[in-house]
Amino acid sequence: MINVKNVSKKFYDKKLGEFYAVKNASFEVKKGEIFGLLGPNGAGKTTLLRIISTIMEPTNGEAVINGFDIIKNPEEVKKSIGFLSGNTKLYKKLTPVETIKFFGGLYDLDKDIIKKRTKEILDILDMNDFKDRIVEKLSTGQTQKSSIARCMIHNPEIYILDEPTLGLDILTSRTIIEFIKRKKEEGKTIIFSTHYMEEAEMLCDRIALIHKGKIVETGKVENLKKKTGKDNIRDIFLEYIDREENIKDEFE
Ligand SMILES: Nc1ncnc2c1ncn2[C@@H]1O[C@H](COP(=O)(O)OP(=O)(O)OP(=O)(O)O)[C@@H](O)[C@H]1O
Repeated sequence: MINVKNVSKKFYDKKLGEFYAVKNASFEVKKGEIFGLLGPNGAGKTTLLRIISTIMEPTNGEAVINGFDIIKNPEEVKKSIGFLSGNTKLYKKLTPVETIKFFGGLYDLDKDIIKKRTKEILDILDMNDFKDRIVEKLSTGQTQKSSIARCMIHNPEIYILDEPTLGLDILTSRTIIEFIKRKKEEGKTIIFSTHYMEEAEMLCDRIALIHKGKIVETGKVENLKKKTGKDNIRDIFLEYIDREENIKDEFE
């Protein structure tokens, strides 16, 4: 369903010169799985999610999403995914309902389907209280729900969500977490990035730990607990980061 092979992305920075934001990342996500990408600030999560969403081209490597190659068939990939980007901008003067319908039009959906799905989306994301208020007057959580709503209208097979619950209160987070679980029940595939370790542990079938652009481990949280002897994901995470830093020290 998602197959990422040796993907790298090189950027240029005035101070650092050329550097890899993502280095040889490989992983698979099966249909119906929730896959979490965990890593500290600047680890490369957003870059990796942008590459598999075809927003950005990799420097090297390949990825196949829902059977479509990100380089050869980006349009088909785009139709297969709902991508929530960290810096999604909505039209300030539209209401959530108008926003959802507008994107439905972009996907060339039939009017009746747009109407039916809009109602479903407003219910799933608990948006009915503010559905007719213009976006510029919405709170952070309401805006985030509207951004998620926007990427659901074409009923994609795959959801790629960059920090979907970042900075949200527990009620709004809960709605979004319930939405992710519900999509899994419908057989959809979800990959999302987060800083919230407990959230990842609760939701994900498998996780990937990413540090300084490299995926340092992938697996079920249960298996990583056994492998490291740690009983929570926070300690597992720190264990892998420490290991990586030590390996580096040996070579420096
Ligand atoms: N367009 C760009 N040009 C140059 N450097 C970039 C660009 N985009 C990201 N970077 C750098 O690449 C690295 C990885 O960034 P990225 O946004 O992918 O990390 P992240 O894991 O999503 O971080 P966070 O959790 O803070 O959002 C960082 O060092 C960042 O400064």
